[in-house]
Amino acid sequence: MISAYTVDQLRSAERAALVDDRDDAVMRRAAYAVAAVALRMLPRPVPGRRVVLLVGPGNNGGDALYAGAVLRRRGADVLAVLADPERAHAGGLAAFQRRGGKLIDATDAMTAAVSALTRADLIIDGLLGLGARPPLRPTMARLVLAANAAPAPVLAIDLPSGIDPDGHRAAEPASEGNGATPGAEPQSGPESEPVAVDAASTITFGAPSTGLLLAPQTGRLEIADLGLAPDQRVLPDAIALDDIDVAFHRPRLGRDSDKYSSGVVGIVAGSAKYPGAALLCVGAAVSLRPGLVRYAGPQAAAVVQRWPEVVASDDPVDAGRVQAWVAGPGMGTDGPALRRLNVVLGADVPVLIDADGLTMLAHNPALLVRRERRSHAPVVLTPHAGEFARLWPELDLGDRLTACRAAARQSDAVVLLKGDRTVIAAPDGRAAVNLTGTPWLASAGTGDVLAGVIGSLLAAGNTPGGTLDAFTAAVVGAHIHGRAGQRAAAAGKVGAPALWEYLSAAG
Ligand SMILES: NC(=O)C1=CN([C@@H]2O[C@H](COP(=O)(O)OP(=O)(O)OC[C@H]3O[C@@H](n4cnc5c(N)ncnc54)[C@H](O)[C@@H]3O)[C@@H](O)[C@H]2O)[C@@H](O)CC1
Ligand SMILES: [K+]
Repeated sequence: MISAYTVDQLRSAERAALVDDRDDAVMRRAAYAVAAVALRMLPRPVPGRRVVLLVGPGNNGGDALYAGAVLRRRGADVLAVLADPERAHAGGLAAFQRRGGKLIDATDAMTAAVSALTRADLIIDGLLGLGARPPLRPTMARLVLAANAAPAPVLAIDLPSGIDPDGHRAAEPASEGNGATPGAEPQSGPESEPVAVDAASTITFGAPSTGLLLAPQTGRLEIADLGLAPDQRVLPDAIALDDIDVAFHRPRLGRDSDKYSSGVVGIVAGSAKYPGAALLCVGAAVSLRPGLVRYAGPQAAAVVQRWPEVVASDDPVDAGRVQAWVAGPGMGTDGPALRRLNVVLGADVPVLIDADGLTMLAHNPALLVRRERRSHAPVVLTPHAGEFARLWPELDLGDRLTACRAAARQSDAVVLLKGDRTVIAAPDGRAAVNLTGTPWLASAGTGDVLAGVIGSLLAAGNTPGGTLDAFTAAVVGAHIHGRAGQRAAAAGKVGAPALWEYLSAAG
């Protein structure tokens, strides 16, 4: 599990480590870690390879300069581009120059800097770290545009310059694709997006800041443990799971398993207009291998034809016992749909509401309030941005994690906000960022699959031996779904049903 912290939390942990940091000892250790990753990224042989350092005014630039000195010792041809020469880190600069590193002042030699970036084998981004206050000022923004347009991969130190370390504001990756010319004055004005380094890898120290998890610009995340992480009494701002955590959380069959010990999930999905949603959601639930899937809705015949093992009825009232409900995908919003939703919300088991179910909740906020009076079992809401805005119009989606947290608190539900980086928040303040996924998943029906996956996990968590709470079920489900999407995309598959076969193995 990766624990991410706010800048304030990281700064206070670092303060303790830096009290007695004579001779930049901590910074030198950080620089060695940077150089080790850089050496892995450079083509062989290393001597003569061109490395360009982008050096900002703070300690992040210091890290880059010390790392540059190490790379010089390995024979690389290293050039430091200083974005703010008067404020470049003195100790780092001296060490770098002692090793024969070359310097360019970007404030008066931008053309030379851009041309060096274009010819580089590796670019190291030491413009800004934890002290970043985006958006970037013009000199840095120009360098970032040029670095992103260059063929070389970028290794970002601590974070990709241009992102908000706390993740409160999003930055678009800057590239030629957004109409900007490398080296030219970045456009300003309301339409221009804040620019940020688009890193192939980011190496951070101790623990990442939350913004690093949220930003797609981070690329591959490396964490060097320099003894700088906050201690275990400090609650992380957000977490992210990896494949090993998720494998650990996956429900397992025991020798004495029966259907109720493996989880029985009920699904209300699909309608005459959207029959496919029923199949997609049920198929996903079945793929997670719960004890039993019950279907309750107008597509009962089609569902049983495809999965004879599913027990189907027309209405949740007649469905029999379940340990969690999913309601919403393609179920419609008419009178019968509203009645089915009401039945599900009245059940004293965990309930996941998605899609049309969320639309009905937005129109009838009293439904959730009534649910609170009828059951203490958790509710999971899985909106995309449009549904989120209809449910909580007052919350600012420019700051997705904060908005998601506020929504979870207000509605006393686990809220999973879908997106390029899906975020999940619990009413008690826990939050997670999902790091799996692919643009392949931005297609019709994949949300129905996600609902079925999380529904199965909720049911497993509600068994006598179940250990998955609703928040963890949502985080694990998002991870499995994203990983399945990556595998389906890599296999060249098309369409949401392709996810089924990858769900049982994913993550
Ligand atoms: N504190 C520690 O324990 C360690 C810190 N290290 C490095 O030190 C970094 C933090 O150093 P600093 O506190 O000096 O912070 P930065 O290196 O992020 O520099 C902050 C300075 O950049 C300027 N700046 C901020 N936003 C800007 C913008 N949008 N455009 C242009 N200029 C801007 C401001 O003048 C600010 O003072 C970490 O990210 C990490 O890379 C490492 O050396 C490891 C040890
Ligand atoms: K950086």
